[in-house]
Amino acid sequence: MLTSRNRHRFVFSERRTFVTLRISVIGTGYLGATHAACMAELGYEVIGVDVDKAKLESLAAGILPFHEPGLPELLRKNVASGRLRFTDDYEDVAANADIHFITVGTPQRADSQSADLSYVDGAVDSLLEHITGDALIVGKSTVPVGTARRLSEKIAQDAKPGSNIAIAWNPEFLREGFAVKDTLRPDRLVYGLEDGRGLELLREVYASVLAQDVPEIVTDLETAELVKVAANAFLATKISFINAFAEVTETVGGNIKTLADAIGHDKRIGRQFLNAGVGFGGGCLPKDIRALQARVSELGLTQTMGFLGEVDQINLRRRDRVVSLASNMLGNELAGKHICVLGVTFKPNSDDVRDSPALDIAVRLYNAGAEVSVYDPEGNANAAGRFPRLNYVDSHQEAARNADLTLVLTEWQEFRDLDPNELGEVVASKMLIDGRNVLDRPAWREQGWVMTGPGEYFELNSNNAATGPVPVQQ
Ligand SMILES: NC(=O)C1=CN([C@@H]2O[C@H](COP(=O)(O)OP(=O)(O)OC[C@H]3O[C@@H](n4cnc5c(N)ncnc54)[C@H](O)[C@@H]3O)[C@@H](O)[C@H]2O)C=CC1
Ligand SMILES: O=C(O)[C@H]1O[C@H](OP(=O)(O)OP(=O)(O)OC[C@H]2O[C@@H](n3ccc(=O)[nH]c3=O)[C@H](O)[C@@H]2O)[C@H](O)[C@@H](O)[C@@H]1O
Repeated sequence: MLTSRNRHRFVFSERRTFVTLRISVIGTGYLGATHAACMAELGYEVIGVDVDKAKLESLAAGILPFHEPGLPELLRKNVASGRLRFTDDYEDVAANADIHFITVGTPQRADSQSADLSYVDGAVDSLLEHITGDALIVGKSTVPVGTARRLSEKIAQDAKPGSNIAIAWNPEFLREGFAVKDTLRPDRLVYGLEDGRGLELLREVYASVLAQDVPEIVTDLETAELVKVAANAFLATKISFINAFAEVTETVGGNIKTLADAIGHDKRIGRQFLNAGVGFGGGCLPKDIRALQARVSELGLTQTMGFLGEVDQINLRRRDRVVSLASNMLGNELAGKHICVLGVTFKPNSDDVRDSPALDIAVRLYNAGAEVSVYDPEGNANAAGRFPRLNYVDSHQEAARNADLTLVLTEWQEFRDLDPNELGEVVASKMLIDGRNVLDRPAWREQGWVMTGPGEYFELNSNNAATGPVPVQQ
């Protein structure tokens, strides 16, 4: 019988000999750990690869080093079954996997808006050093258009003699907080191919996903790369679009949620991603719209994506607005004031604080002299890792104790369920900014809270009324 070590594999030919697909997933962060566990769940032999030894040790012990609902169970189960293992040894990876998914980071470079592709290049270089037979490299990381074509040239130049390596791009659209569901039942699968090689293998990998009537889009490398950044740019634009209207209603009065509901009923527009708030953050939307502008400018189209600069600016102004509202509510003096910050992650159901509007606002209030107490159900440790000087506490009650002002900046269910009476008993002053528009304002105002949120006209003296915002009389 053939063992996984001694059988020779002809990945692209009809002489294929293997029984089970052997997959590596390179980069075991939010995307890669999810993809690796889900691939193992589909029944394949999977190797998770990283350069971070602490992360590898944790994953190998079945302990997920970040928060993602449903993923710990999948990780434990598949590690225990032996289908999923982890290593930093590329020789092992090249010898024991035929399909290599690249899921390393592509963060914004420190010196520009462009994506840092050094991790992608590093991973491909390491593979090329060791692959001696047939292999398929499948990019999943979000990259500037043209990257896959460049990598293909690198492969042609640097691959070992006798190897036969194809490249494909298979962008990922999962959302943090829904990563497992989005992987096992995505809205669509997109594969960009160079010359058709790899299509059969990708179809085999995703056979049980495709069986659920998931649309499959087979295209070229450039289109696949662009689909991903176009999707994120569209989502970011939708959020900034509603936040631009929030700026208008904050000035003239009006109700931003009603406006969003009303336009959202139009099926061509849709209600999703029209929630005004403190804006978008995270490891993807902000850096992806910047990298897209940078790449398109590099291609000579210096004006084409200019609107994304506006999208970015509108988004960043949401944070300014909360900081100035907070100052305004506290008598234009933040120094020495006690501010309770509820929520520090960029969105609920995640512990990710990358480019988090909530953390940014908390830090800016601290830098202006306020004492800031922070509570997040999952994000405290990551936030403290980036900015240790805030006062991180273990419950919303503790964060709110003696607070002069309370801010809800991430819409965790725990904060949606806050009781205005209970919170009113611990704070020093019943003042609140609902940065995500999730609290029932009339009910809170009835309990004596002075509060406001995105899209609301707010004047400190008039807003004490339980009737809500007072429109400006023109
Ligand atoms: N986080 C998300 O929800 C999604 C992320 N993406 C894209 O996926 C990519 C990865 O994102 P995240 O998982 O969030 O990043 P991450 O920063 O959580 O994980 C990246 C991992 O790659 C590892 N790594 C770096 N160089 C390596 C190398 N040479 N060999 C092996 N491992 C290496 C790092 O140590 C790290 O563990 C990015 O391009 C991102 O835009 C796409 C869709 C969803
Ligand atoms: O490329 C990626 O990494 C991923 O980026 C986003 O997913 P994610 O960053 O997990 O989070 P989203 O749910 O898109 O939220 C992004 C940000 O927008 C904010 N948002 C979202 C919706 C909305 O109506 N208003 C709003 O302010 C959220 O609070 C959050 O800060 C995309 O939704 C995924 O499809 C994509 O795969």
